[in-house]
Amino acid sequence: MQFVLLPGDGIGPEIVSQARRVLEFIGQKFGHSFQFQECLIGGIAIDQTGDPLPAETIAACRGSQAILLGAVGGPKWDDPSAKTRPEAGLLRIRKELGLFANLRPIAPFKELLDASPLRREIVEGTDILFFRELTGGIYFGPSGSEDLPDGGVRSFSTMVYETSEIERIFRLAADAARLRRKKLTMVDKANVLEASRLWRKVCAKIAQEEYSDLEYDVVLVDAMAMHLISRPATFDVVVTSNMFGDILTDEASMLPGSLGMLPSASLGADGPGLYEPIHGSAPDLAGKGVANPLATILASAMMLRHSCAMPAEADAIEAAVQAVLGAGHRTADIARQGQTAIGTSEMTDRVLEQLKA
Ligand SMILES: NC(=O)c1ccc[n+]([C@@H]2O[C@H](COP(=O)([O-])OP(=O)(O)OC[C@H]3O[C@@H](n4cnc5c(N)ncnc54)[C@H](O)[C@@H]3O)[C@@H](O)[C@H]2O)c1
Ligand SMILES: CC(C)[C@H](C(=O)O)[C@@H](O)C(=O)O
Ligand SMILES: [Mg+2]
Repeated sequence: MQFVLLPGDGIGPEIVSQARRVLEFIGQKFGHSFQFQECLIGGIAIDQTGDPLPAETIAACRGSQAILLGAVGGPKWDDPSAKTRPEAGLLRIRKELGLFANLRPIAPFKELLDASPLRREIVEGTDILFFRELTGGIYFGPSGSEDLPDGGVRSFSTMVYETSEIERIFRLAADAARLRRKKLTMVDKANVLEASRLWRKVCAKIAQEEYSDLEYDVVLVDAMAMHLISRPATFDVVVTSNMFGDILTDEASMLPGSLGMLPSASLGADGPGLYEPIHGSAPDLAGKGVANPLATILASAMMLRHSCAMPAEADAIEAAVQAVLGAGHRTADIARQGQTAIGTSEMTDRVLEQLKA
């Protein structure tokens, strides 16, 4: 079974190499032959080839079982007048592989409730599955800039959605809700945005005609930002557009206490899935050996579950992470007063020890 690894930039290589150690161990333990091919994406790809998503990378991804990505981007490539950016490589791989559904589970381990800045009784029992639309919306609509006669500039990015793009992500989310606690929340900004009004119309129709067994409700995104940290345990499946999902899930990382805890899966109708932590390249931590590798390790578990039909292997990784947290091991981002922080590779050592036990 062939996996493509896309370490990328910043802490990307540090965390992907740790997830690889876990995958290699799982392969041995369960008798699978896992092969890994590392390819370029992001800033490092710009530096080496001039392109944030070289043709060889996309070809290798297409031929793989699944893809594990670290992160792209960093201050080195932040010049606003540069021809391209690392992030363009990530957007292109999502689009070219048709990965329209980004699943972001927010289910803080009970062993980690002390790491959240929120009160324990607020976080306790939270188990949300976000479905973020990933290949449309304001990220991909018409955009541009033009010089104005007054010497200024006009720039625009446009939120565009078509019925079919909304239908497919909504049905996936609704199917998932049916297998969970049968609650589905759609988040939009229909009081202002025309594209959100289309979401509201399309989703209401499908909910009514095809999913009347679900408890369905709609929440405006600004209010959702508040509900998410005041009553997170009341949500089950949440479905929303590209940018709202991006922002709300970074906010939701304060439920487990750190971005370093949240994995994600990007899936299309067919072909390989792409798995990654939801966080970025954390330039402030890069090269220090202190980044939390657990989001990426948990993303590998999602990869085994969703792209390889290996639920036992995925369960084993998740149980090992849970046991490690239960034993009180913490990287700096999730360490609280009185807890000693361990580094990136030490955290992985602890996970491997659990898997071996
Ligand atoms: N999927 C991706 O590749 C992706 C996602 C988000 C941001 N980015 C890019 O990353 C760069 C940095 O962006 P940013 O600083 O806004 O977001 P970021 O997610 O990299 O970091 C935000 C904060 O979270 C912390 N953090 C992130 N991951 C962590 C981990 N594993 N362990 C401990 N702490 C962690 C960072 O130290 C920082 O304080 C930008 O270029 C951005 O475009 C890439
Ligand atoms: C880096 C950026 C393009 C990306 C996004 O906005 O989708 C990131 O924030 C994410 O959440 O994966
Ligand atoms: Mg993001």
